[in-house]
Amino acid sequence: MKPIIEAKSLVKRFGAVTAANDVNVDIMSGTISGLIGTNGAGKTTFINMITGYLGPDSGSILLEGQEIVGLSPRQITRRGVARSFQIPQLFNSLTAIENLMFAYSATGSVGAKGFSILSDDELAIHADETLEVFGLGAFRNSIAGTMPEGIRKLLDIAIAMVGKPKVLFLDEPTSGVASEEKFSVMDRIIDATRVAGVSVLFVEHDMEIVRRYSDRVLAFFEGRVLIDGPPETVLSDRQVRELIIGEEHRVPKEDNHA
Ligand SMILES: Nc1ncnc2c1ncn2[C@@H]1O[C@H](COP(=O)(O)OP(=O)(O)OP(=O)(O)O)[C@@H](O)[C@H]1O
Repeated sequence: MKPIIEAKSLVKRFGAVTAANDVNVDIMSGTISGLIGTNGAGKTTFINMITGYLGPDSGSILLEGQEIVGLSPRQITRRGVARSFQIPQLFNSLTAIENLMFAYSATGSVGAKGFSILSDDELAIHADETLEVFGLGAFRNSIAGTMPEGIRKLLDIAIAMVGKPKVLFLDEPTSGVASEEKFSVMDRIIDATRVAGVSVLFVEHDMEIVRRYSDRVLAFFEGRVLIDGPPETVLSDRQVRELIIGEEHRVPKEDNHA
């Protein structure tokens, strides 16, 4: 399996705070990685550096072997890196299909004057296909601002997929989603991205979600990668439990039947 992203020796300081302190991470092609860490551990800074929103002070980021440090977010998006934010970035007064049609018109083929060369009918065909992939057909004509949060998250991620990315970064895909909906929302996201062969890295504080959907988990603490490995290894690691999950590591007391 080849790495799609290779982040090497990334350092980022904000004044006295070191938000990335020699971060080395490979993201393997076609895998789902969960990124965990306490508040301020450097998760968003890491994603911001890979997506071009922040430049590292030093270090290198390779996308399929090509350096992307110094490129703008737009250039990095064009090379196949997409992201969704914790708060969905939707046009709240437009319907689900209109939001997707707009995304297709902005991302798809454009003519000499920079406008979409697809007709409204063609845009609607693409948008309807994407709604189906994400199980959003029933919300086709719903106004985005009135939809439940789980549906808004799905629509936002569906829009991030419009440009056919190779890697997708998701910031807390289940935050704000009702607990009874969180698994169905994640099932949809993971099914859609696996079918498309997209590598995913998602930031998540819900350890049930992390355990269930990650092929591999990265644990950040104070700007460093504390541990990186399979979910069962990382989530049962003593330091991860103490420092990140917030449970004290208790050695079970021996039963004394005497
Ligand atoms: N633009 C900035 N200016 C100054 N300090 C910043 C900036 N961005 C991040 N930081 C600091 O860098 C550290 C890492 O922040 P970051 O947002 O990457 O953490 P995080 O793991 O994403 O946290 P959270 O889970 O709360 O989103 C924090 O101490 C934060 O205050």
